[in-house]
Amino acid sequence: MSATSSKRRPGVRPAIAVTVGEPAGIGPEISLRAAWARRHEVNCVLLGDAAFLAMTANDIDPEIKVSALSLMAVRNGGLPHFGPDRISVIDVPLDAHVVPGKLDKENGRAVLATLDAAIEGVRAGWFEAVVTAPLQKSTINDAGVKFSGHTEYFAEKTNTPQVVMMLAGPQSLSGQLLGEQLRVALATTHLPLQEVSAAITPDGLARTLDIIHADLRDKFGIAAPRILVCGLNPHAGENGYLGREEIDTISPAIAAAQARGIDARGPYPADTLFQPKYLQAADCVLAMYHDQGLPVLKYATFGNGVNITLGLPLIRTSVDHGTALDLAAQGLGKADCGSMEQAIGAALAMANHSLDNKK
Ligand SMILES: NC(=O)C1=CN([C@@H]2O[C@H](COP(=O)(O)OP(=O)(O)OC[C@H]3O[C@@H](n4cnc5c(N)ncnc54)[C@H](O)[C@@H]3O)[C@@H](O)[C@H]2O)C=CC1
Ligand SMILES: NCC(=O)COP(=O)(O)O
Repeated sequence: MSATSSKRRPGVRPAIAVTVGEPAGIGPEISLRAAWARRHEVNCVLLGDAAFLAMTANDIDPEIKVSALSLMAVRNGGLPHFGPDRISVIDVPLDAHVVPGKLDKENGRAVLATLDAAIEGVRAGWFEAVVTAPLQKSTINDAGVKFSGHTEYFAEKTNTPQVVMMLAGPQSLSGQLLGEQLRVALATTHLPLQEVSAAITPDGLARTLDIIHADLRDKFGIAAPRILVCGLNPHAGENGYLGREEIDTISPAIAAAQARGIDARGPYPADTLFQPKYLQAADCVLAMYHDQGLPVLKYATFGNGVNITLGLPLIRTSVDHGTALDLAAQGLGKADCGSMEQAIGAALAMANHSLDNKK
């Protein structure tokens, strides 16, 4: 599978799959709003329940027109390319009526089916990238499918042994946007904290650094990415007095990456690394676990951040937030769709870089 296996036809907008996520959350609304906002530059094809999305679109703004496509028809005849006066929806029917803000495990498998259809569509060349709206991980598990996140699911479904979760967004200081991107990648993803140390291995870290280096170069156009690596322990282990992972695992992995020509440095104490003077000299910070890196990123960029899965044979981006059931329960018009718009923009930019690399 190639990240951009489809060739662009002149005058035809690039097509990107947007899975609408947990139906009781804000995913359907932000998918429709963001697809409509960016419709002149990109053909966002939504994957979800067509009747539900048509009704939601009409409630948001009767100007938003939705055209339902059957998955079978697209399989047989390819993806039709309409103009920007409507949003195409590939129908993946839900199993239960949606009550905003109220989770229903009956719909868990239909949510997963949208991810499968998106992956199928990239393989078939219908889409250049996939953007995922947030789903409720617990509901998929309640539906009987072991599931820890899109990141791990896309890795498994594309037979990719290792991927890297990276979130990115514009840096801000005291509410003012600074222009530079803050990128935070994670050495481990959705793991209970007590399993984190054992999951950080020299080989795993080596592959993580290789993936970050290759994807920042090939999909972001950064010729020689500079990666700063956090330690795991307070004060990066304080010379072994506060933990040995830095000495035994992280430092050797960084040294080996440097020997392969990768500009990786560290390990640095995570509590001091996230200062402008260090971040200015970095294209990406590698944090050791979810809650070491993401609170900083979200504090700095919430509402404008993008979640990107590196290392996949396809382009997948997502929002920097969850299903916001509290907002969905209050009705339409409460959620900010800025992150969804950014996720679509990032997917398009990555697809453009991948195409440029092939020329
Ligand atoms: N990519 C994905 O599919 C993700 C899914 N999740 C799922 O979301 C569920 C809920 O997670 P929470 O920790 O409650 O985080 P959350 O992001 O859903 O909500 C946290 C707070 O942020 C607010 N918020 C979130 N998105 C917003 C938006 N677009 N505009 C305005 N306010 C917004 C919510 O109202 C809430 O007050 C989790 O159970 C998890 O499974 C979480 C993160 C990513
Ligand atoms: N906190 C980020 C997150 O949970 C993203 O999960 P996913 O993109 O792997 O579903």
